Amino acid sequence: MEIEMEGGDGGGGSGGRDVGVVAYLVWEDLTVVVPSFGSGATRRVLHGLSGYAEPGRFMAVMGPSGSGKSTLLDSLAGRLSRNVILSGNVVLNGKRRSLDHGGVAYVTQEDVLLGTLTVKETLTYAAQLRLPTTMTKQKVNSIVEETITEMGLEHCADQLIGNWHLRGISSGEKKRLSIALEILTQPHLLLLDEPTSGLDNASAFFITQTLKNAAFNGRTVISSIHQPSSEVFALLDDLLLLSNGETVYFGEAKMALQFFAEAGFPCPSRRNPSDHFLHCTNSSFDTVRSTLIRSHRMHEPEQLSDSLMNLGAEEIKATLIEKYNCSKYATKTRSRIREISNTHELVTERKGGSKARRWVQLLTLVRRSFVNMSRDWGYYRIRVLAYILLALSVGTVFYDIGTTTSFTALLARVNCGGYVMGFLTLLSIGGFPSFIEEVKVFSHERTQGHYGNAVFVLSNFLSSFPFLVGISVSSITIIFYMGEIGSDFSHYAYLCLVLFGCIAAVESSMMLVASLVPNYKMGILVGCGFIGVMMLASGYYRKQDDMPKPFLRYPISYISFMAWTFKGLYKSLLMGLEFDPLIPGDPKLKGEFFLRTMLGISLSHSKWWDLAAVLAIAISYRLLFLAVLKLKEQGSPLLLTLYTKKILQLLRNRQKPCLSSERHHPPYSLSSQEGFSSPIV
Ligand SMILES: Nc1ncnc2c1ncn2[C@@H]1O[C@H](COP(=O)(O)OP(=O)(O)OP(=O)(O)O)[C@@H](O)[C@H]1O
Repeated sequence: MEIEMEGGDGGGGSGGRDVGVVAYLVWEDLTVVVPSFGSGATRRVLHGLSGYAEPGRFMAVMGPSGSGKSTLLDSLAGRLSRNVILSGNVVLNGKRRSLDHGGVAYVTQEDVLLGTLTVKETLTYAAQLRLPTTMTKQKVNSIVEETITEMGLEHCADQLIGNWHLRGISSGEKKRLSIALEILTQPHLLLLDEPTSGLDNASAFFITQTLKNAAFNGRTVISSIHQPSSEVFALLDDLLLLSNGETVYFGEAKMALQFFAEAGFPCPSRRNPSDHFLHCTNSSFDTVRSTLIRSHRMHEPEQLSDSLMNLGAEEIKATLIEKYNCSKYATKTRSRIREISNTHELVTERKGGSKARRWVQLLTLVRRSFVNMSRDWGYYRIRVLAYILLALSVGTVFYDIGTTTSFTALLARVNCGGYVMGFLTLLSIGGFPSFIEEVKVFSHERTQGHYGNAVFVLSNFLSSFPFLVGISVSSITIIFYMGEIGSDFSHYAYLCLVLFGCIAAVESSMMLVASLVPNYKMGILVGCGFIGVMMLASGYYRKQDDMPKPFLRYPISYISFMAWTFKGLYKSLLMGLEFDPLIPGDPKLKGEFFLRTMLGISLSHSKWWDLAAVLAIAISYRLLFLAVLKLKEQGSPLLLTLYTKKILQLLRNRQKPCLSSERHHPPYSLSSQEGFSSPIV
């Protein structure tokens, strides 16, 4: 439903040009607590913040480092980490709601982008993933072009973004691209966490100007900004100034100077206002006070107030908070919050989610992932090269093993099989960092509501398919012909398929690990540990029947893709062959006999069943990966409920003041002074 924007001045409305769906956002009594299970104290990060944001206005959240800017934005966007408890209300267009999963466009501090794509490709894929499928190709392209122009990215549109080994666009351009990705679908509410940090003044000014334009076009824009220059400060419409999670000032940015002067801390006229505000609100350092005094003495000694001369840094902050709470600015804020909450019972269109059909999303993701893989020198091209070089080395070492029938040729076949199964499979762990990158991009896009878990899992498998086929076929072809280990096609096809299945299973398990671990270093460790256990249970190092029964034999040897690969591979390499005996004169050694007695492989089923088991395990791991993604998403509200109950119980037992609960995170609540009550879930 389309809603006409209201006019009005000051905090009241839009000066924008576009008329469409708008966002009136109100937050009331927002409190965030970091509970402690140990001896440390429970910490409040946000102290009952209230405020509002309106269409057509650009609000900056400022404050010293650690004052709670990111926490406030995360609370508004429904993205708080799970170890904290949130209370209070977030009301969008008169309706209390959680804004997570597609409800809001949120530009995070970190730019989550695929470094192998160009700026234009990144935006085009994002547009295809999110814009309605019914939109024509020309329309999609024109939206992409407009967004590129709006964000001033024309000059680098065809440049690669860049990654660890590839110098790409600058950090300012990356930030602009991250913003461009969010404004592509014309969101009515845009949140940004420090979009200007780490940028030079000119880039910061450009980005702020762009955000100001975005607000002017009718959007509601809230952004945390660390220390803006005077020019950037002049662009702000509204300002929320925080100190240690408390509101020092909320209102029109241009009135902030007046408030500070009225409170007894006037800003010298030649000073950057944001520097002055940050010095006054930084309670951590007493040197702040002396800095302020020095600055006053230098510029405007007549304005040196008694408050500044006599108060410590902590007292300056406390005075400001007290003065703000009793000021006309706070009264105006409270009445405007009431007004917006009561009068804007508006329908909100969830702009953040995708309007593209699933099959279009699937095709787009497969294409994007394939392009990413094929261009990624680090993890894919080098991997192909490594597979070919290793296959050539194996072929050289085991050259012509198939042409002789000596006992040593039998042992050479066994070793060759072990090498193919172990090292060629393990090599696919090299792709792990890129799996982590993909999962990271997916998690980011998922929280924006771009596409579903199943679409991602399927697209990831489909896009890696040609690559996996390529490396298995090329490796086996080289080894097969150099070693002359067979002459019929079905034997060759079998070896290709079993290596493909085994590598696919490793990749599936790596994706599973990537979804469970917080970073890639831990992922490599867990991944290597997992593959190590799979190899141990394969039966290559010790016969399966002789392995310790609990764990390695049951159940690991059954879910180990290596164990099934081992059986299938050796059946294929040895069955139907005869070798010279170890002691001359003894009967010929049959491959089947060696398989049964020396390798402990049962011949009760054919090698094709072993292959089927490897492929089934590879698919099962993918399904498990999907289940983990779904569980993480859907199980977390339940876990959070239990978590909150436990924490509230703990805090109640400790008899510490200040927690009562109405709802939990997202619907948790803590409130003021009277002690605790159970969460209403
Ligand atoms: N999930 C969490 N667990 C523990 N502490 C947290 C958590 N989230 C925030 N905090 C704490 O809350 C305080 C405010 O953090 P926040 O990141 O919101 O500050 P900030 O104003 O954005 O800082 P900066 O400008 O340096 O990014 C910090 O002391 C931080 O350690």
